[in-house]
Amino acid sequence: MGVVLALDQGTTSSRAILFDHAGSVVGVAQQEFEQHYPRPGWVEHDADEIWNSQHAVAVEVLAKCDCKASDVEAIGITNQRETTLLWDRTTGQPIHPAIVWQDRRTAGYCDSLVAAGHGQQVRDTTGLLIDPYFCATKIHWLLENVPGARARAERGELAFGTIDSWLIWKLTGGRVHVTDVTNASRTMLLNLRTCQWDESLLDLLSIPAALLPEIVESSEVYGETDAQWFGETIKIGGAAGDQQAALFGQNCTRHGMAKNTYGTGCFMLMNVGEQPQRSENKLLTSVACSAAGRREYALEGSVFVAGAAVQWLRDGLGIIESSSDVESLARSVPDSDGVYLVPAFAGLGAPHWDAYARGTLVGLTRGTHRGHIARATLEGIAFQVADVFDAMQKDTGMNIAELRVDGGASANDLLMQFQADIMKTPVVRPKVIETTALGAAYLAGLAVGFWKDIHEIESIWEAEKVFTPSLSESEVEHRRSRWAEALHRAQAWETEA
Ligand SMILES: Nc1ncnc2c1ncn2[C@@H]1O[C@H](COP(=O)(O)OP(=O)(O)O)[C@@H](O)[C@H]1O
Ligand SMILES: O=P(O)(O)OC[C@H](O)CO
Repeated sequence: MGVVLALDQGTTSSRAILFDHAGSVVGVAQQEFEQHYPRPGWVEHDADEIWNSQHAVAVEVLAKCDCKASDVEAIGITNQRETTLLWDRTTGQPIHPAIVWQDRRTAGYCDSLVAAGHGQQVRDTTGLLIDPYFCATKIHWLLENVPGARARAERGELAFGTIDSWLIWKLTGGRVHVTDVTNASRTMLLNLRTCQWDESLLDLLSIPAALLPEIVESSEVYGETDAQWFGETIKIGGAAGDQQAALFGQNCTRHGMAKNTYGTGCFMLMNVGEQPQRSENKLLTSVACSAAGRREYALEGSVFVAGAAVQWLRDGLGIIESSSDVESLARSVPDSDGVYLVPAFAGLGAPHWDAYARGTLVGLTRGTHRGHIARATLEGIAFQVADVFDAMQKDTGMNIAELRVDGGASANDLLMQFQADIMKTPVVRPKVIETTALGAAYLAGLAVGFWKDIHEIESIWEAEKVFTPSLSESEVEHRRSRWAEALHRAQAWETEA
């Protein structure tokens, strides 16, 4: 049996999924791992725990499906992006826990870079905003704060990697140190046009080039796994950041096609073709996956809190038992009765970028009950996504014909219908919503000829359900203007981020 093994290394869990030639899921194994919060605003992962859990689920899924290593045509890797690790090239030991993308410890350093006037240079070169979100200032922090790290880095003894690099390094027994170009485009060190490390940014941040991995394409064979991991060797044929992998897995391979992933947060990406379109509306520009031998770019809007707001209803308020209960509770009322929830629990991401905003619940009356709050929570997710969607249409001057959706909360029909209503655009949910892993599988499978070309995989994608807009124009306008008002109340609430 020929299969492709996708390793999906996410922020809270490691998953391994086997796909067959029809793009169907053959088996899944998943392990959660620990989140470390050593100080307010800091988030760390144990890199060895990431590797051990990822290796364990890969072994588990193969055993579950009765597959041998020789049945696996290739491994494709997809990962939480921006999470930053330095390790010793000789011993393979990390010199510090991985600093996770959500970590805000470099906010002060970022402010000083902005104050010194480097914002435009960073924007023009990398397509990103100066923010602790990206790797560059995290590397700088590690070099400044781990004793001896800078000298060791300058002597070429240390390696930097995002989680794709770390997994490839481990899988190949320390023989291959690479990163794929989509992950590289989230470091704030990549020149978007040349797709090479940018020397002027390395100088600006005092980062020695000797640390950096070689940049490779998302779909090519990087090496083989060490035989100790699966009994026999397996080719590693692809890697991509999870949001770019999802864009690819949704077959958004043509200019103007967009997807939104509803997980803990929301990430909307649009394929903008072969030019790195610059945003005038505070979106980010990154490299998209391409298996067609040309460079392609994506515009991205990241919303920090989406499904996490539903978890707050469950864990913080205790008004639902599991996340999926939110839909029936929200359906217990005909509308939110004027209640709006702005889930700015961690500030606001795109397109507002307000670190000082906080969660806000407005429009409460004596008649408000938990059904209205549940409904307002789902609507708050959809309104945030609609703001990003508008920014994307403004930036590109294009009408996005439909929004393809995936991720845990895309299972919620009420949310998807409201999303379509409020954006006045169809929302399309595919049959396979494991699109992140599927994208990684496609990239690896294409590299080894398991799938012939991009046209072959295009024929695999199938819609499961289309949500068609049905709210009247005037109602949409009314609701969006009330949302804008609620948003305004949530903004600039705190004085310290
Ligand atoms: N039926 C549902 N309605 C709304 N939210 C949901 C539903 N099912 C899951 N979620 C939310 O989706 C998120 C999990 O989705 P997932 O794609 O696994 O996220 P991640 O990859 O970020 O961990 C959780 O935040 C959860 O609250
Ligand atoms: O691991 P996820 O699915 O939460 O995605 C994290 C993103 O890649 C962060 O940019």
